[in-house]
Amino acid sequence: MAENETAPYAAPAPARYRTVHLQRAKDEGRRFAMLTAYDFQMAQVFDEAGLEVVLVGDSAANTMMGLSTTLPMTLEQIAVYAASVVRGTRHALVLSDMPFGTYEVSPQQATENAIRLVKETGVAGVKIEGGERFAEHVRMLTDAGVPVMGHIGFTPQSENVLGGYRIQGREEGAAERMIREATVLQEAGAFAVLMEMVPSDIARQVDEALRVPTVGIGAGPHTTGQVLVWQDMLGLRAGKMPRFVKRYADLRTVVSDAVTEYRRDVLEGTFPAAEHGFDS
Ligand SMILES: Nc1nc(=O)c2c([nH]1)NC[C@@H]1CN(c3ccc(C(=O)N[C@@H](CCC(=O)O)C(=O)O)cc3)CN21
Ligand SMILES: CC(C)C(=O)C(=O)O
Ligand SMILES: [Mg+2]
Repeated sequence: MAENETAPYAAPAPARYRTVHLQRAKDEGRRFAMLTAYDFQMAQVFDEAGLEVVLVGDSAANTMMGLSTTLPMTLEQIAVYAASVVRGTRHALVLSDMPFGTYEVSPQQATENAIRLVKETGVAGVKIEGGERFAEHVRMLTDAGVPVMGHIGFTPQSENVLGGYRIQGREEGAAERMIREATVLQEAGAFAVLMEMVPSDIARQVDEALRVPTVGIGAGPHTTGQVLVWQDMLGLRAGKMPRFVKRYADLRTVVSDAVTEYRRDVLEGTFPAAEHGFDS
């Protein structure tokens, strides 16, 4: 598609996406796309591709640090990733996850740490895992000037309570509970609510019940926005992928083949060639 030519479902890109643009998308029946990013250059690529929202996810614990859960990630660690991503973007809205242990204890703890993230990294808002039990946190954060995205359904920071990585909302009355959790977040000031591994029909009901936009991952096609972890959707991650992932590229093979070729050239002496060197 030619530059400046926009798809019929897209709105003209603003100088910099803000939460109001996501609200406008929902109000006008448009969708938006979000990916995680953790570093300067990937963020730059996503931004230049027109991605509306970049999330500095605590999934960095898995994808960048090789940890098996997100629980060990600290505020200082996510701040390094977040500052890098902000430096790589000009148009996207950049949000950061609040890591496990940086917000749960009190609205004050949440607000102090979120303000640190905003001041030290330049992110435009934060995401916290949990529903109505964090309503007061969301209220204080929003009042302090930090936009909050809620996150319900499967919340990986609570995996030890939830009993593993699994779909949420299969129990009796789950739809009503999910709608209540999301509505309480909205009324507390959340600008959006993310749903992870929620049955599609429940996610649709939640999106319809809310005024604010929803974002899905493993939540079906009826949310306002969609998010994936970039290493999953670009095929960099090894091993079995969650059901909700669609692979748009095979970067693992692309990189592996290039490194194999580079190594062979070096070992055979065909790289570096004359043109890669300098004359005296
Ligand atoms: N690389 C990566 N991708 C993610 O999507 C992701 C992270 N890391 N880290 C943080 C959370 C954890 N998430 C995950 C991780 C694994 C499953 C998973 O294994 N799902 C299986 C089982 C589902 C079930 O049994 O109900 C699936 O097939 O979807 C789901 C969500 C999503 N987030
Ligand atoms: C999977 C998304 C929603 C997330 O929270 C993360 O990447 O940490
Ligand atoms: Mg996360």
